[in-house]
Amino acid sequence: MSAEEIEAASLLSTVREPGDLRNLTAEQLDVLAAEIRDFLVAKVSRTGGHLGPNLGVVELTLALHRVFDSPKDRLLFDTGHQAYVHKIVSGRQDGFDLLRQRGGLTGYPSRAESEHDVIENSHASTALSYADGLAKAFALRGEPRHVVAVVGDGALTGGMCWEALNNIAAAKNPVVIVVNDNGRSYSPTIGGLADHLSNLRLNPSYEKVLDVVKDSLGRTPLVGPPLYEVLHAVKKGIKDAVAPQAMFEDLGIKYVGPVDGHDREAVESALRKAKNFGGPVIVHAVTRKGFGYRPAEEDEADCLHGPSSAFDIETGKLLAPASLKWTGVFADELVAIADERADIVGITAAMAEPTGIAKLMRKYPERTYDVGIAEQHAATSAAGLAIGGLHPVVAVYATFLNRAFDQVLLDVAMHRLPVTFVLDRAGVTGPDGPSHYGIWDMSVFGVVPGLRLAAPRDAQTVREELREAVSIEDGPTILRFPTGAVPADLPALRRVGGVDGFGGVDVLAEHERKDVLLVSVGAFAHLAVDAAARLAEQGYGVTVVDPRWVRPVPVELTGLAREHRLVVTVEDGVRTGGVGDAIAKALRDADVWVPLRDLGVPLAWHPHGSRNEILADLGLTAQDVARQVTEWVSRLDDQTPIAVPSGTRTRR
Ligand SMILES: Cc1ncc(C[n+]2csc(CCOP(=O)(O)OP(=O)(O)O)c2C)c(N)n1
Ligand SMILES: CC(=O)[C@@H](O)[C@H](O)COP(=O)(O)O
Ligand SMILES: [Mg+2]
Repeated sequence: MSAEEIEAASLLSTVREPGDLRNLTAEQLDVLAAEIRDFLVAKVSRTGGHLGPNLGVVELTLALHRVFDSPKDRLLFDTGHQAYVHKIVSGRQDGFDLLRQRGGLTGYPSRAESEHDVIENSHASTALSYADGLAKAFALRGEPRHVVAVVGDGALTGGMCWEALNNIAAAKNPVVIVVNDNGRSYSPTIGGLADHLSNLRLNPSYEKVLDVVKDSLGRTPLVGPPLYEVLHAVKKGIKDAVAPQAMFEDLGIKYVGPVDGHDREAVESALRKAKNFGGPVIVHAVTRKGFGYRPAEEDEADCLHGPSSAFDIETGKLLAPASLKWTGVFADELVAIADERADIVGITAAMAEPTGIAKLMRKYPERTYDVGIAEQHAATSAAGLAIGGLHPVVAVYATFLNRAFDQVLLDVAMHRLPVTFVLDRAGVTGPDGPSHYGIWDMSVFGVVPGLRLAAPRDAQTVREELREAVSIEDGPTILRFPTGAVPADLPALRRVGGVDGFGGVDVLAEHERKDVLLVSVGAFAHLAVDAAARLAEQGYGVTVVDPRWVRPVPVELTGLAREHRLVVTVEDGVRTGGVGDAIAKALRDADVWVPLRDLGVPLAWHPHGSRNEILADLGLTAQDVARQVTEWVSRLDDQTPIAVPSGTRTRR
């Protein structure tokens, strides 16, 4: 049989919707689980994607769809990175060839893809709040529908989960919370809660003992039930001592478990109990991240949490050759600075390896803190560290700092505290889709008084600007750089104040007539220099500058703008409130009446795809920028000059 025929003959190919699962026998479900794992490994090995988390929830997802009736019942997946199995059994198998590729299947739940998807997430710790609201809505509307939220032990370290639990308990609606406890976020989950959960995990035998006692006593009708109650109370005491599920029960939420999350029948039985309970219930399912695929199970770093691209099935190793990444440059320099300065400490929000903080953690474990998926806490805890005389470096993805705006604004900036936030994956990211784009930071944090923001363009400026950032003592700094491989160093021809200039022309030369001041932000410097070269070939005089620090706007830029007919900015962030807007305002404030056009990411929800594809779609390529600039300059040529204050506009 050919590979296609084998695929067609599989059980998996007969499952087109969740209802199909309910007709299968136990044996067939076991075969199906194995087929799903093979399918996941085969598909993700070609596209990249979230592998380990999905391998761990195969049985759990099958059980959920057999016990609950989606879409009438609503299944919510916290973070959403573990929803591939849910996608597979809800009619989307065919989409996996283009998983996370432009125009293909998304990597997270998507309402456009399926009626079985309820929320479009990817940021952690939100599902319980959605579940609380949804259950309240069903109750108010008199709709007898179940709400089930699957949340990882990692996501449970996020504060929103606890705010939600507090409310779910008070509302008493029948919300089923499935804690998918694999003991890991990327690396092992940290914190007091994680320790509690692992106590529960490591002591599963008491549940079995309880069942044996119940069974045998239940057969002696007269003495059985009362004696059972006594024994149950004793047992509960023991259980509370070793396993603080009391924490949940004290809140008013019933606790069921722990149950082996790979024993589908056991999970189904726990879920049925929870479904029939009629109030809020936690089902504690213990799973193994990467289960059933050896390279994932044995991957100490993160159980193949999310290979970024194609990998070898035998070894689990990426096929793409290794390259120097922005993250690596930052990580090395941070360690070098920490070697020199004992006051430097690092903070990660459950992403030590992906943000590079792991390197500091290995060398200086006592000076590095993993706070869990808790970016808000990370910011304010950093404020505390700074008040205590240290200089914290908080390394998070740009998209995740959005939720800590108030903490950065008031707890750090208003106190004028020296905290450096390092934003990895800033700008257009790509395959993870709209919620992972790091395009808001320059707008959102641009309104924080006293905050300085740097956007390095290459490895050398990452090092340089990181050092500048940690030397600032009277307020917070942000250093932001994009995802992927760092480009070749682009040395400046000249530096005026803090502003770097490049190009084939005599950049930053005073009083020389020029057409365009092209202000490039961060990693767009190569693009800008390339665009300027194209424009120079057409006879335009272009000055390319990299302000390096874009907030506040360097004063040198206003002086430079005066020497040009047009200012064009190009940035890897939303145009609204971005660097272009900020420079336009600075020019207005300085009475510099030179027109400014800003290029960047339009304010919209952008689809998933590769970074380069998305940048090309947005016209953020050297060719597009050059074409756009020629159009603008020729329009300037066509226009009758309007009256402007004398001395602020240069004539051709
Ligand atoms: C607010 C936020 N911060 C960080 C992340 C990055 N992130 C994605 S998955 C993950 C670990 C999640 O662990 P867990 O919830 O236990 O799920 P598992 O992968 O173990 O199934 C992290 C930190 C995120 N998605 N959202
Ligand atoms: C679910 C999540 O938030 C992360 O796993 C994210 O997908 C990682 O992105 P990178 O691949 O850019 O590290
Ligand atoms: Mg986990």
